Amino acid sequence: MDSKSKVVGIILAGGQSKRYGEQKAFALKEEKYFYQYSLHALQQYVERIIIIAHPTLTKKFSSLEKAAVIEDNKEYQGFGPMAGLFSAMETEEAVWYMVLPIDTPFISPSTINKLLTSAEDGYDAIIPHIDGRDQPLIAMYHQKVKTKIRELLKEKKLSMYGLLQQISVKYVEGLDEREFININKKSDYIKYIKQE
Ligand SMILES: Nc1nc2c(ncn2[C@@H]2O[C@H](COP(=O)(O)OP(=O)(O)OP(=O)(O)O)[C@@H](O)[C@H]2O)c(=O)[nH]1
Repeated sequence: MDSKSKVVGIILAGGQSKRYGEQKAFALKEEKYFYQYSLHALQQYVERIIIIAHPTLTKKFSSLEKAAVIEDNKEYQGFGPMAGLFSAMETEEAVWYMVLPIDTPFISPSTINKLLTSAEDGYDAIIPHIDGRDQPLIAMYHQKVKTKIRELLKEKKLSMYGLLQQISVKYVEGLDEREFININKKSDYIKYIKQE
């Protein structure tokens, strides 16, 4: 990646947290909200951060330096993470977008830095491959992917894995798998966070 390339951070917070039972963005780990871990991991590496919030949460995100809070493009509300990615790309132009969800509170700035340094022109996305699985929500996307995403949203093909099959992906291996732990249910919270 050209060191002058503008990188915008995207925090996906537009989900319903149905399995968790309450909004995961405001679940606590060591007195910090989950979404704050995503902010912290991104902050030093990006020019600006866009939080794409669920409409019930927009006001709850306090005014944050460097971060703007938006909602999914109305046309695609309820369409899942890809709609969030698209809405952020429409809001702020950049060369690369670094995406994070709000439910991976173990993610560290150094992993974000490893992804950044893996970015290469010629690829559409930089995707971690952890323990045999792709991680499309802790990943980088080039601006040129926006057209493909718009096309998929219009066709209601909403799978991020489906997107990866249609673009040129550089996979990054060797990252710390513990940082990719994803809290979906209360039982995940008890297993990975409460016991700490
Ligand atoms: N902007 C946006 N983000 C979303 C949307 N759906 C999910 N996300 C985010 O994508 C990430 C991963 O989503 P999930 O793990 O499925 O979270 P969720 O949809 O809130 O959880 P469930 O309702 O239990 O499926 C989380 O950070 C969500 O907030 C959406 O429609 N728009």
